[in-house]
Amino acid sequence: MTHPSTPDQLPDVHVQAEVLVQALPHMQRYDQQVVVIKYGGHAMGDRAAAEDFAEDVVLLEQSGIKPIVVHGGGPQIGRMLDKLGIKSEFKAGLRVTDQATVEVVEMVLAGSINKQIVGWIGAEGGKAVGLCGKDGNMVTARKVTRTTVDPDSNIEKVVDLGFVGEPEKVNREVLDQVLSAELIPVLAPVAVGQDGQTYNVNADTFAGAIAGAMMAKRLLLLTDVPGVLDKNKNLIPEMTIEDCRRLIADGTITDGMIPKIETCIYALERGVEAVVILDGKVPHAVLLELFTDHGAGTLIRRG
Ligand SMILES: Nc1ncnc2c1ncn2[C@@H]1O[C@H](COP(=O)(O)OP(=O)(O)O)[C@@H](O)[C@H]1O
Ligand SMILES: CC(=O)N[C@@H](CCC(=O)OP(=O)(O)O)C(=O)O
Repeated sequence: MTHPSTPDQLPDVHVQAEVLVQALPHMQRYDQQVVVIKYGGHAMGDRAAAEDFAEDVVLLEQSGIKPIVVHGGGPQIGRMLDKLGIKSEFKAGLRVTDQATVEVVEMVLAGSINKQIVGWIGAEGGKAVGLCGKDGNMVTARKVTRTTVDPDSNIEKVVDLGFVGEPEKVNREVLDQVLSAELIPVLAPVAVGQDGQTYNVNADTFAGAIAGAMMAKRLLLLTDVPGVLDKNKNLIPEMTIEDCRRLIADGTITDGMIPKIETCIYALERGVEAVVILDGKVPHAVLLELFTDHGAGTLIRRG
């Protein structure tokens, strides 16, 4: 399969009989395979877009695929912190998270957004179970440590991000049980430390850890850009791990795309067959990616 599409080349897909006929050979390729879909906060559009997304997830499950949804909610957390008058800042792409912030993060991610997505899937006829990494000790985390080097003195300084965690261990038993009961797991990127502390985990990183532990066939990262763009802002349809490292080093890939690409490398090195970064605002982005010859976004493979 080639992966050459730009969004304007993509067909207008509605879930209709002829689309399903076209999709059949692709469905067989993914039969009984785990596909992890990261639904980013920026990709979550209006109610109609959410319905399209939920419809796609239900169709995957009904066609024999085992979808796992990991959602973000960065913009939604930001809005709630603003409402509550809590100041928030990002360092190295991660939200500095004190005790008050971690409580809001958990409330927004594991509370509102998680249950909203479960509700959307339910409304499309699917059966979803909303969990976070704390449930059943599914994802344990350790505190993230980051350092910066002072350019004048060349002295390394530790950046304290508070309760920001990185996945330490994924207990896949919990997910296996949910999947074998033919339920769709919807996961919020909140994890638990050895001491019971709640940790805020970047949703891309969380999705990569889940995809790696589940040896997923595909990890789809749904965001608000068509995929990885080159210096001229053209979509790069396919990349290898080596290309990823080169484009970070030469400054083509920056900001929020860096944790995404690091997630891709992590997941590919743990056995995930391919990762796709794509625009979640395109109607039926997930179906277009998995069930058509055109593909969408940037497909990343080991080499
Ligand atoms: N080479 C690149 N190609 C595409 N996007 C890039 C690139 N470099 C940096 N970005 C930025 O990364 C952003 C996506 O990351 P982020 O905002 O964290 O997404 P999300 O909220 O979906 O996780 C894009 O909106 C874009 O501003
Ligand atoms: C540590 C850290 O930064 N956590 C993120 C978790 C949510 C997230 O990653 O959501 P998106 O995918 O929508 O960006 C945050 O607090 O915003």
